[in-house]
Amino acid sequence: MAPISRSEEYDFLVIGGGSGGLGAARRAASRYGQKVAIVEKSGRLGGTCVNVGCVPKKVCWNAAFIAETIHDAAGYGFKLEQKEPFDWTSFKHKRDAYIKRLNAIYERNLDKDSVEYISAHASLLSPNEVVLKAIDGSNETKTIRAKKILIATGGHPQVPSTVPGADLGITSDGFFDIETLPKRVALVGAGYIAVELAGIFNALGSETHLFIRGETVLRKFDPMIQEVLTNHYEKIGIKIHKNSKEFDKVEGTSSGPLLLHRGEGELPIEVDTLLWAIGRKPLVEGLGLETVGIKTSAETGFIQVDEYQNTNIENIYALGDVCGKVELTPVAIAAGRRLAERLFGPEEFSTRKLNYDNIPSVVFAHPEIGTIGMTEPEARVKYGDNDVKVYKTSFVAMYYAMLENKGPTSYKLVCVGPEERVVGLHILGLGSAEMLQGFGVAMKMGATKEDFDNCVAIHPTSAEELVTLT
Ligand SMILES: Cc1cc2nc3c(=O)[nH]c(=O)nc-3n(C[C@H](O)[C@H](O)[C@H](O)COP(=O)(O)OP(=O)(O)OC[C@H]3O[C@@H](n4cnc5c(N)ncnc54)[C@H](O)[C@@H]3O)c2cc1C
Ligand SMILES: NC(=O)C1=CN([C@@H]2O[C@H](COP(=O)(O)OP(=O)(O)OC[C@H]3O[C@@H](n4cnc5c(N)ncnc54)[C@H](OP(=O)(O)O)[C@@H]3O)[C@@H](O)[C@H]2O)C=CC1
Ligand SMILES: N[C@@H](CCC(=O)N[C@@H](CSSC[C@H](NC(=O)CC[C@H](N)C(=O)O)C(=O)NCC(=O)O)C(=O)NCC(=O)O)C(=O)O
Repeated sequence: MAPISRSEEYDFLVIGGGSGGLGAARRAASRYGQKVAIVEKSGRLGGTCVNVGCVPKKVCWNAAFIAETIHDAAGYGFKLEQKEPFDWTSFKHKRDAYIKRLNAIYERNLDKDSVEYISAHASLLSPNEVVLKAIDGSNETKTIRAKKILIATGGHPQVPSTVPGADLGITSDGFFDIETLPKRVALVGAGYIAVELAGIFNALGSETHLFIRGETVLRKFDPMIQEVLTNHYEKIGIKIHKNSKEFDKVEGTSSGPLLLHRGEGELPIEVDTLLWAIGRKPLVEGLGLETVGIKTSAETGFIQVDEYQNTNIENIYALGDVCGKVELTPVAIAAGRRLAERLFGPEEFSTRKLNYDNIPSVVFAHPEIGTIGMTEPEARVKYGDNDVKVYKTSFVAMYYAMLENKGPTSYKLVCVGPEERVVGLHILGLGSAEMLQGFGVAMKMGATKEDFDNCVAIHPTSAEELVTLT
């Protein structure tokens, strides 16, 4: 790691050492021999996904899954006695150590691919110049030049500015700093993060309150997913406060307890931790976008790009969460790799770009949710009721055969036209996360209901229900 850059000029300078930036930088250097540098301001590589996102979240989801399995074990005749409560503190430290190992692996990967890692804050000075400011406290600055520049600076979680005391709460970033499992926790939001973290807290034993603005969680998902998950979360003990208005104020200290004041006629609720999960904003402060005139959306602040990840300024590109199109790690990586191929690859790659249609996505809820393509209402609007045929099923997965408390499993296929092309697939149930990828391939290939049915079922699995729907 160089404290500030080794050279004055690069072929490709990437701002942001997260999923998208790493994907683009490594491909440009390792496949096409470009002189590449990546600038990261946080002092650790991997970005949101590795440090405060997918990776530590999935480790927590695994812990929650094990807690549920231990609970279910009695149904299968195991007499497990938990002598001590779940040790969040040592789990957290072990998880942190894993992330540190990944940070180091990513540094070595850059080295192997001959990408220079610059640990600094970057801001644009002109279409080909970037000012680097060291983050080691020295205040050293240096201006470097690059033929092409990629902005992959990601995003950050929002905290409402209109609620007095909102700063006493944390966000998903703060979730990963929690040293002891809170006894009582409140989450505000109804999207991926609220649903995932509420499920983790609840499974590990916290009294969990979820404040949502509507009647259901995941309102952008198919109605089947919204209804089944909301009902199930209530059934497993998550206290969902529906149609919630903004809190009047939050009182207390950041170490808790906190009082959530909810307006006239409603008693305040006391919790130990409050977590905002109400969406993310682009990380563009201090990036110099105005200096070079890069266009952003007036409403959201996301950087505007065309389908090739071009900004309005020649030779400056942007991708990943800072563009806000589909905020997922594999999307940022895929866009980054394709951009590197287009810019530096052979002539036949000159039109390479990421196709944003039919991107599969999973919510690591309890149980998991997988979704790809259109929801049923979206398909009905686009194709008309007469052209849409929906196949769905709800059943008790065999895992629950020996258990008194059965979890839900619900699947839906949305098909269109006489050939019944599958344009939407929505699944909720154990194993959905691992099931979705293969079905995603089929949908990308334009599979029809008949293609699904032509594939012989694998028995006994939950997935077989998707190829035997009537
Ligand atoms: C709690 C949580 C869970 C998630 N779980 C999943 C999941 O399970 N699956 C999934 O696909 N996605 C998940 N995501 C989303 C995923 O993490 C992001 O979509 C992905 O990390 C975006 O990659 P990126 O490269 O655009 O940005 P980031 O990964 O955020 O990287 C941007 C980097 O740029 C750096 N940077 C910013 N400004 C500057 C500057 N001026 N100079 C230098 N460096 C700068 C930042 O420090 C950061 O390291 C999750 C997100 C969160 C918050
Ligand atoms: N498994 C995965 O792949 C994961 C992916 N991610 C990515 O990160 C992104 C950000 O996650 P997240 O922060 O959950 O954002 P989301 O956009 O998924 O959800 C935020 C939700 O919060 C609610 N909301 C918005 N403003 C307010 C408000 N002022 N008060 C109360 N509720 C509000 C909205 O729901 P409503 O309109 O119903 O009120 C909104 O849908 C996701 O969109 C996803 O792309 C994150 C985690 C996991
Ligand atoms: N998918 C498997 C493997 C997990 C995995 O990829 N582990 C990563 C952990 S961080 S996960 C961080 C995330 N990686 C990925 O999303 C995996 C990328 C997939 N293998 C691919 O090549 O597209 C990312 O942001 N990547 C950007 C980049 O590398 O360019 C790892 O150990 N990596 C060590 C190594 O790479 O040597 C799983 O979920 O168990």
